Amino acid sequence: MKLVTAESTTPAHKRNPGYPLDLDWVERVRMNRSALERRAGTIGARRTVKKDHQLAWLLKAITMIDLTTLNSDDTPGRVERLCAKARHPVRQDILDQLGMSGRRILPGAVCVYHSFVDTAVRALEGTGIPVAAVSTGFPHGLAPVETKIAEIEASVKDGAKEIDIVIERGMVLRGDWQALYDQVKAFRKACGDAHIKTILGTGELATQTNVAKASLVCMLAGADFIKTSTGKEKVNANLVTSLTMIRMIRWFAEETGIEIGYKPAGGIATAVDALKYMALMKEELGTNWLQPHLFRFGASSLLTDIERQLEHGLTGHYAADYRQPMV
Ligand SMILES: O=C[C@H](O)COP(=O)(O)O
Repeated sequence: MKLVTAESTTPAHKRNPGYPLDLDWVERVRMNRSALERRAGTIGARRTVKKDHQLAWLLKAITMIDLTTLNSDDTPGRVERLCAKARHPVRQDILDQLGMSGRRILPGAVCVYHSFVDTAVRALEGTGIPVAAVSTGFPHGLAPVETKIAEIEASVKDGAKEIDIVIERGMVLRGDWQALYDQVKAFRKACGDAHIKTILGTGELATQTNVAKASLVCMLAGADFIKTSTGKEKVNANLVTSLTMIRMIRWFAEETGIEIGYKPAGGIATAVDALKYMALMKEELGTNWLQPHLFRFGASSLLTDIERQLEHGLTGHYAADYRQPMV
């Protein structure tokens, strides 16, 4: 399996230019929750990833993690430790045993609050790992629009290459697609060359049809990625919602030829979970989407479990937790 690292990300990928808001298209969108649940229940039941390939898939998963710390007690020291982990996500002895010693395996990005963007940019200098900033009044998204735009601009100025904005869930619940479109379009403009991920807060959108419509409106407004959750909602990423969102990505690609990225986030903490999401992407969108410019996990603890599973796959036993410290 060809591993994609930060050195080779974002190949000749056509960025979403944004499209006019097509309300007829939005109105046509319908999702059937029970059909989605039935389909989601089949993921992982069949062996999409053969046992022999699992370690390669787990290494690949690492290249698609947005290594995240989003705690109210974050400090520059914690962010620096996270960045040190990002520089060396897998212990050297594990890489050696996997025959991967010469390869650079790095996470997709390091994701932090705005206050820590400059710290992370400095700590990651020379690695090519981008810094992602959560923005626009994360996690609720309820600040005045001018404040949100200023926050995006400040993070871009400090060196963030990716901006994870949150949408106002109320716009979706009211069906005010025009307001949602206008706001996301303004955010995209403020991002400039930085890529924009739009967090829907899916656990608060009431129906799968709402999730699907919100996904479409964000993509029409110019989103580079659609992302499920902030990690702070009661219900975060899951396979049913993922199915809804990636089917909208597929539909959008069929209509426009533009490939939008997908980022499930919140509560994805085990290698088994990661493999299920990767299987879902492969089965619904194809292996092309399993690259860091089209797929990310938003996760704070996933890497720890992946490292444990890599070691277990090699040695048959688990390492003590202290051998894989995070931050
Ligand atoms: O966007 C990332 C999430 O906030 C991470 O959530 P987590 O801490 O449940 O992995």
